[in-house]
Amino acid sequence: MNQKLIEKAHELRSRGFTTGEIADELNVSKDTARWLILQGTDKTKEKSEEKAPVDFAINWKSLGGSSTRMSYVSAAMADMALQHGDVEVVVGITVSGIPFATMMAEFLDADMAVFHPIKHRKEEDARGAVSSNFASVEGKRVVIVDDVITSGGTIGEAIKVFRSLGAEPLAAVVLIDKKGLTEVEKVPVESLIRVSRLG
Ligand SMILES: O=P(O)(O)OC[C@H]1O[C@H](OP(=O)(O)OP(=O)(O)O)[C@H](O)[C@@H]1O
Repeated sequence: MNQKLIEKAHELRSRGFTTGEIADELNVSKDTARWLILQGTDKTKEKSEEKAPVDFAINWKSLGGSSTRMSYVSAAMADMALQHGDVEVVVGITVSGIPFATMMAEFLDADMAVFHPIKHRKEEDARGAVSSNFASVEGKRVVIVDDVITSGGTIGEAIKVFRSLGAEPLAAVVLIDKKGLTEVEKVPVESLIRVSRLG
């Protein structure tokens, strides 16, 4: 598995991806992306002496490739969101949070919004932004939805932007929380799968 990830990281690097972009693409931490790049491919056989960081590569394609499975899982995520009160807007974080948010909004009879985090924006002085093609969040009780938490940075950024817009983030709901968080910026985090380190 590591070898496949190493090859993929090298392929992305050769296509000009930065370490941060490789980390995002493979759903691993930046430290892991850096480590993968330091490893030789099968062809070069080089190996870095550095030990692999503790991390988990997440692949949820068996779910993402099927709207039926996505719908079942989104229903479960909507049920978790319900514990935190009456949701007015479900906000999906681009890209992978959007299909979950779309289906959850239907289950919750709520509006749907889309958040572009700062790392997806081009201008250097840009900040995270809510897409104007979907519902607005001003003054609304919102639930934030994403596929994976790696560091929690993206969810934290979204919470700050929504609060600055006068929204009330009730909870963040994700498929997999690799950090084992219970809250970010005092907003409860719900995940279908929470990864916790032993020891
Ligand atoms: O907890 P964090 O360290 O902030 O990382 C998690 C974020 O990284 C991934 O986004 P990515 O930019 O790869 O977009 P994607 O949804 O297109 O995969 C993922 O979908 C989360 O939004």
